[in-house]
Amino acid sequence: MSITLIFIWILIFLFWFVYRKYKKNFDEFESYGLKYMKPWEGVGSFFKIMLLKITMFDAVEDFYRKFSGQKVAPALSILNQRVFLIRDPTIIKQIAIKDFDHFVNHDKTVDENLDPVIGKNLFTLRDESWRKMRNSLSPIFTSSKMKMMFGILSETADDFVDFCNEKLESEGKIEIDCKSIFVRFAVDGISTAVLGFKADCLRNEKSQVYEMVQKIIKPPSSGIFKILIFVFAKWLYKLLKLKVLPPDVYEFFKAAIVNVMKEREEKGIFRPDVIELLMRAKRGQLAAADKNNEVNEAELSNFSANPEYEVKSKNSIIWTDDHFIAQGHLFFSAGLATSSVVLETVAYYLAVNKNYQNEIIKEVDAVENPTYEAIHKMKFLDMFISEVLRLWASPFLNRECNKDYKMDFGDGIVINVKNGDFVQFPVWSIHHDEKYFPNPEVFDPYRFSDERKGEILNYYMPFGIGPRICIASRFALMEVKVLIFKILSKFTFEACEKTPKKLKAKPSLTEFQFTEDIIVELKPRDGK
Ligand code: HEM
Repeated sequence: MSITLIFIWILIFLFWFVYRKYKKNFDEFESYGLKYMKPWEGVGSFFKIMLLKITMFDAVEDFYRKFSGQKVAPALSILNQRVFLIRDPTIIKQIAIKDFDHFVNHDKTVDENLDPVIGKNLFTLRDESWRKMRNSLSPIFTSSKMKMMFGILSETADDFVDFCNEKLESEGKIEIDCKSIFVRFAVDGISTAVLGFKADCLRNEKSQVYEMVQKIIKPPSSGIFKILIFVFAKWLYKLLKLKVLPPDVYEFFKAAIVNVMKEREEKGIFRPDVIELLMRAKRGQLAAADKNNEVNEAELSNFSANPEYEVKSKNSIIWTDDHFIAQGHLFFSAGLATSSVVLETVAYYLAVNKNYQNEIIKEVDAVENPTYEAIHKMKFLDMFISEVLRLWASPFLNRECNKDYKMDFGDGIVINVKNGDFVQFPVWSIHHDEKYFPNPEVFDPYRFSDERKGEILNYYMPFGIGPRICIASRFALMEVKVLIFKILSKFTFEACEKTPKKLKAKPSLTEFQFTEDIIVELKPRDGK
């Protein structure tokens, strides 16, 4: 037999062996009587995303619409990974909340063995390690701690208003590129609240914090390449000893958190920020309740803020420097782009909806003393932000099954979800589905009015769902509300020639972007 023939036989055998593995899954999906997505269909979308032809929103929406008759749409990736797109909000709730013990983890991104820092952050941590960390960090984000941090965020918002006044004086008008200016505000906000120092990025784009942040939110193409190697060839990632976090970013967070903690401990310095709370967490002295700062949440309008889930863990965490660096880095990577995009879109919808803006201004003017409570009692502001979060939520959320699970539709179909399978929740598509939100493309904050909001909580998940929900939703909402309050106390948002007529997401491999920059004008209010 010639070498060529042997080679052909080996190839045929390999092909048959691999095909059998795929076929087993096809047969199983068919046995449920469900249509499913074949691996090559997924490859098509993957390449379109990589070639910047479509956005992740488009890809998930196509998948969602294609299987409109089904509660669950199974799919098989090119690597034979089983994925279940859960189209039905009731099943999503069942999986993410009631049966959470089977779906504790986000998908396999970076684990602790591959990258000791990124692998230790709350988002990537898994199983018991995640429980311990979530348990430790949750008290940082309760409303009493938010109230403690309100003062420093409020000062950052005042500084933003001063900056606008300076711009008005020097340039005669305030035309803002919302993306750039709100990213800088969010960096200032997070660095004051988390790291305890003023980064002053509004005025100084060369600030060290801003430079670090650019590396975090806009990873260079080498970073994207590393992530691809990680996803498709972990062995190569290990062999090349790659690290997701660049060394200078690591050193920056080490100096800003670990060294600062040591200094504060030695000198007995107190500042009402996250570093202080992390120090208390390390000492095991971080109580969820805080007698001096109690807040009656029931009196506040905070529709999107997460409910608190009790996450139990057997042991408490033994903190290392890398644990602190990982969380510090995560607060920036998870918190900046998200809250700045919300601010950007809030500014846009205010500028193009003057009637709604006037309603919020009436609420602003009725507040005599802008405390944490007063700002969180502004009902219409809360409804307005909730609607922005509905329209621009993330395309989907992921969970990985960590314990075999029987997904029961209640109509005779029971799907076997196996350890290692993924489930996906198509948040954006549900938020834009006529079935759950009538006239979904219409910007209508009144969906969230007391009379109408009844059912919405069942379909609405801008901050995720279940115990793995965004830990910092209260922080993010406070940041957005306090800035909008301060701006509207002095200025109005006005659409100008450069303001886009419609918002559309732009295909991108890194940060979220709109096809057109959102430019609006801030005009001083009469007599303010
Ligand atoms: C409006 C702004 C924000 C939005 C829309 C948002 C949204 C989300 C979503 C959708 C998730 C995944 C939840 C899930 O899987 O169910 C998440 C997780 C997370 N977010 Fe946010 N987020 C925002 C701001 C922030 C900020 C400011 C921080 C930190 C300061 C933060 C820290 C985190 C962390 C640590 C997780 C991981 C939680 C875990 O796995 O236990 N987020 N966020």
